[in-house]
Amino acid sequence: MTKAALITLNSSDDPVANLAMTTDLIDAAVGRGATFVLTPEVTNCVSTSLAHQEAVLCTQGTDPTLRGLRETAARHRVWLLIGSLALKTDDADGRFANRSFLIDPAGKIVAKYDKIHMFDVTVSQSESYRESAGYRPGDKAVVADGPFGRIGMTICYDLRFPYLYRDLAQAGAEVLTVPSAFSETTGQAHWHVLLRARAIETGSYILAPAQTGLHAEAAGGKRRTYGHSLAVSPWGDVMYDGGEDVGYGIVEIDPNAAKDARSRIPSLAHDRSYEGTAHE
Ligand SMILES: O=C(O)CNC(=O)[C@H](CS)NC(=O)CCC(=O)C(=O)O
Repeated sequence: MTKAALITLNSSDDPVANLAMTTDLIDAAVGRGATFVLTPEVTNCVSTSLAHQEAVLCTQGTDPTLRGLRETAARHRVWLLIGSLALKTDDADGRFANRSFLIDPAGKIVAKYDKIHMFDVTVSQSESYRESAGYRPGDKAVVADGPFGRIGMTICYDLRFPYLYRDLAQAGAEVLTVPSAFSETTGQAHWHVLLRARAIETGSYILAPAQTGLHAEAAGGKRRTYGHSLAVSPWGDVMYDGGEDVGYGIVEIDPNAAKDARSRIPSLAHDRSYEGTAHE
């Protein structure tokens, strides 16, 4: 059994403060026996201002949050999934990357994943998002091996694209990570059911550490996220729901649970080809 800790954050637009808070929560979770710790999407900075992000974000090679969290993983000798960091890139259009990292107990980066699906959505007249204005999308699905089995890496809005999860599971992933900063509105309507569906249809653990609450910004915060960091078993049971508070929760990952679920319902191996509507 691996003890995995899901951390719920209320990141502000100040990366220094966010790193301090995240490190404290990792220390506490490891003190309770966690050997795999997961943080939410944009752990380092939640901001609605491109100018502010331009001023405070760094590249992967110089980012202090990445450096600090790698040191923390190595100090405790634990695995760490940094849900994502907002990072500068050398793209000509100046867009950032929304990048998740898997860090091993030596502090080494063993895998990284750039969020593929951008949240360009008008939820209502008063609430819209244009993620692709600030971030450039990734174009590669990523699986990576940890001591607890193979991990499929995704981020937030990816959750709405079930074939990505199917592809990751069919590539051998038994733990699918969905670090998020889900909107409060859409979270209330869709979060639990989508996460449980992805777990059930892939026979995989879903680990979804989330941002929560009203996010403070120097210029006046207005963004609200849903919270409810969630762990779901491969059979679809909710193992942990972090509610709305900042903190962490620990779940035990059974290395046989995905195989058990898949042998009871082998739908992952029952794809049939048909004409007309297949993706790609
Ligand atoms: O903006 C950043 O700094 C980082 N990116 C995010 O937080 C993104 C874009 S606003 N949020 C989501 O994908 C929420 C998806 C969601 O809420 C849904 O699918 O309903």
